[in-house]
Amino acid sequence: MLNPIRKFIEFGTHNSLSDDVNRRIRVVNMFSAVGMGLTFFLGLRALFAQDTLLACVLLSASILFAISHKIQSMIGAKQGSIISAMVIIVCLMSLMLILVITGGNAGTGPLWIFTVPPVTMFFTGFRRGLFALTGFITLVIVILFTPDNALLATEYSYEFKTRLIYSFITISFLSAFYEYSRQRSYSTALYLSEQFERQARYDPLTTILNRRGGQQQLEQEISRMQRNKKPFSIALADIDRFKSINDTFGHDAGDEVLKQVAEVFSRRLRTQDGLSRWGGEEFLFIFPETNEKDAQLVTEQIRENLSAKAISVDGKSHRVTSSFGVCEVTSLISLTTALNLADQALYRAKRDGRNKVCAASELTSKSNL
Ligand SMILES: Nc1nc2c(ncn2[C@@H]2O[C@H](COP(=O)(O)OP(=O)(O)OP(=O)(O)O)[C@@H](O)[C@H]2O)c(=O)[nH]1
Repeated sequence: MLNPIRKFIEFGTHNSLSDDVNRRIRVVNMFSAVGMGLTFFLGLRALFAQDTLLACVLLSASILFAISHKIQSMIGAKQGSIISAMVIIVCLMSLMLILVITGGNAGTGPLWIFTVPPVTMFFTGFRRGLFALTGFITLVIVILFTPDNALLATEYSYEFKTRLIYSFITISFLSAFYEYSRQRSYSTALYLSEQFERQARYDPLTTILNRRGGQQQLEQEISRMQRNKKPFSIALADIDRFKSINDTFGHDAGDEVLKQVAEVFSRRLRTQDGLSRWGGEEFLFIFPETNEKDAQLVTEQIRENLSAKAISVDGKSHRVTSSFGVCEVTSLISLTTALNLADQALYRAKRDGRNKVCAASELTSKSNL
């Protein structure tokens, strides 16, 4: 029993859509279901009571509510949910105006207009909602207060009309205030979650990606490689004798060196390349759609750039170098193996005297010497 209801409410929602769009789709679905059911029931009642005009209006509204649900599947969820919401609002407002004009059942029709402010605010947002509600209440005032009740098919007392308007304006303000607060809280929550997400992926010192960010980038690169069947390369870099910089000039100077090294490393990269701080003074490069030979060439240039640059900290100039281990990642080896090979190549570059680039393919050839 619950499953069809859930299916109806979830109809059109999708993981790829934002939470806000999915929520609007659910509310459109829920509202069209409630609107459809209620107007259908009231329409049948009016039909049995032989109030043909009211029955026609209510049953037509019921059909329009049903259509608003279908629009989402016909046009596509995102655009469709907006159009469905518009259909619901126009339908709701028209129905309410007719109920105000005719009086509905025993003159109680106008009481339904209180459903208009929350629905309009939710579907159209704060600004458009205020605009739409102002238009609606203006029409209601014109209908109720046209001299000699010229636009009314029923009679209301003056007190009833004025109280109806006052209470409608009160409910409209409350709904507008609620919608405004909701939108503010939503944007604050969104901003904070983006900030947290950023903090979780970026290294505050160097401002490049941290290990977590680098790992995510690697996973994306693996999926791209599986799609387009082109290998990519990675390079691990480790600053040479970094401990002595810390020991001689202090930890803050070491931090400044790390920042400037990250800057030098980023400068040579193409937009599609990746750079992350893999560990303390260790960096990971990702070169998409690049074989080991080309990655080695780029890494060689990066190595030269760093060794040629004087890194200045507190007025003192430091010559900083780094060693690199490069490895090509293909679908034939796992990422762990590739990282391991890059690490071994880096170790070899260190052993060979530092300030060097060593490729994983050289490991076996060299060890055979
Ligand atoms: N200032 C600073 N130092 C760090 C940071 N992270 C790691 N380190 C230091 O980096 C140094 C790394 O030293 P080692 O791994 O011994 O290697 P090394 O001195 O660079 O020598 P080789 O790698 O063999 O060339 C350690 O002293 C760490 O304390 C950091 O965020 N800031």
